[in-house]
Amino acid sequence: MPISMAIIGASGAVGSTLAAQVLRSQLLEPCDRLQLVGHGSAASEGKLLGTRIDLLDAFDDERVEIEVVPKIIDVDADIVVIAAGVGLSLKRTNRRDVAIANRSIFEKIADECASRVPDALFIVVSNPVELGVDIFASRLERRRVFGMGAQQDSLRFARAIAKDLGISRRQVRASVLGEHGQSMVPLWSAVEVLASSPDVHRALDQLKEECARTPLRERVAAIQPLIIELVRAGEVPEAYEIARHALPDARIFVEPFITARSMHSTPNATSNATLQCIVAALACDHRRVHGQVLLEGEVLDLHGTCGVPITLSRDGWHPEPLDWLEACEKEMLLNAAASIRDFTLDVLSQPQPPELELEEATI
Ligand SMILES: NC(=O)c1ccc[n+]([C@@H]2O[C@H](COP(=O)([O-])OP(=O)(O)OC[C@H]3O[C@@H](n4cnc5c(N)ncnc54)[C@H](O)[C@@H]3O)[C@@H](O)[C@H]2O)c1
Repeated sequence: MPISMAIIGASGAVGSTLAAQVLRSQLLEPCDRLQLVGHGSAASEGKLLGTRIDLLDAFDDERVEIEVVPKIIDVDADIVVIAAGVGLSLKRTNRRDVAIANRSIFEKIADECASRVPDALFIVVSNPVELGVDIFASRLERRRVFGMGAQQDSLRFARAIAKDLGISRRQVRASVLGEHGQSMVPLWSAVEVLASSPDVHRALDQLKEECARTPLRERVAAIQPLIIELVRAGEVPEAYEIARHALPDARIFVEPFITARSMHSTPNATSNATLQCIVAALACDHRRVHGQVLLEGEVLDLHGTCGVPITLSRDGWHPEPLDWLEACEKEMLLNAAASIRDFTLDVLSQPQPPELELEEATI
C-alpha cells in the first residue's frame, strides 16, 4: 500500500530536516508521496517551493513524489506530522507563553485535519507536545494521535547512559515517560544494556547507585539555574561543561535546553525520533516506542495526556503495560500526569491571544 506523508510546518527547522531524513532513509518508494505543507502565506509557499527543489536535487533517485501544499486545508495524507508553531524566543521565554501562542495554531490545524483527513495517523512534534495531543485528540480519534516527545527523551537518556558506559547507544534501551518537559520521568528500572561484558553491567549498577544517592529533582535544581544563567550570558561551552558532568538522568534535563538555545531548535535529534516513530508505525511489528497519548485509564488508571510506552500501527497507538514500575517511579509518573493536566487546563482557560504578529507567522 503506497505511503502518503504530510509535514505541516515543513519550512521550519524540524520540518525541513525531517523531510530530508525521511528521504535519506529510503523509507519511501516511487509510488509514495511526501507533502510539504505551508500555512497559507506567500512567504511559506515560496520557501516550500525552494525546499522541494533542494530535496529533489538531493534525493530524487528514489523518485518519491514531493508536493508543496500551500494551505493546511488541502492536506491529503495517511501520516501527518505537526511541526508547525512557535518555540521559545526572546519574546516567549517560557513554556506557558509558547503554549498560549501555539494553542490557536493547534486548534486551527486540528479542525482542518478533522474535516480533511480524519483517518490519518497524527504525530505531534510542536511544543508543548501534551497540549497539542490534547487538542488534536479532542477533535480526532484519540488513538490516532500521539506526541513524539517521550521517544526523543528516551533516546537522549539512552545516549547519556551509553556515553557514561563507553558503549554505543545501539546497546542501550531506555525509557523516559511523563511530560516532554520538566516533569519527565527517566526510568532506571527499565534500562537494559545489551553488552555482554560484566564490566559494563557493573558500571551500570554503579551509575544507578550514584543516582539513587540524591533525588533527581535535587540534582537538576543544583545545576539548572546556573546553566540558564550561562546560556543567557552566551557562555555556551561553560554550560555544556556543567551538563557533561551531570549524571545521565539529570543531564537530559539541561543539555537539550543549551542545544535548543544555541541553535534555535533541535532539528536533527527531533527528526530522528519522529522518523523512528514513523518507521515503527509502518513496520507494525510491536516494537516499543514512547509517546504522549491521551489515556482513558488504559495504563495505571491514568486519565489525561501522558508519555507512556506504546506500540504503533498505521491505525494508531496501543498502550504497553506499566505494572512493573517501581513504587517511586509510579509516584513520579502520577505526579507528572497531574502536572500536565494542571498546565493544560491553565492554558486552555486563558483568553485567546490576538493573531500572531506577521513577522512570526510569515514563514
Ligand atoms: N518535541 C520536540 O522534541 C521538539 C523539538 C524541537 C522543536 N519542537 C517544536 O516544534 C515546533 C517547530 O520547531 P522548529 O524548530 O521547526 O521551529 P521553526 O520556527 O523553525 O518552524 C516553525 C514552523 O511553523 C510554521 N508556522 C509558524 N506559524 C504558523 C501558523 N500560524 N500556522 C501554521 N504554521 C505556522 C512555520 O511556517 C514553520 O514552518 C515548535 O513548536 C518547537 O517548539 C519540538
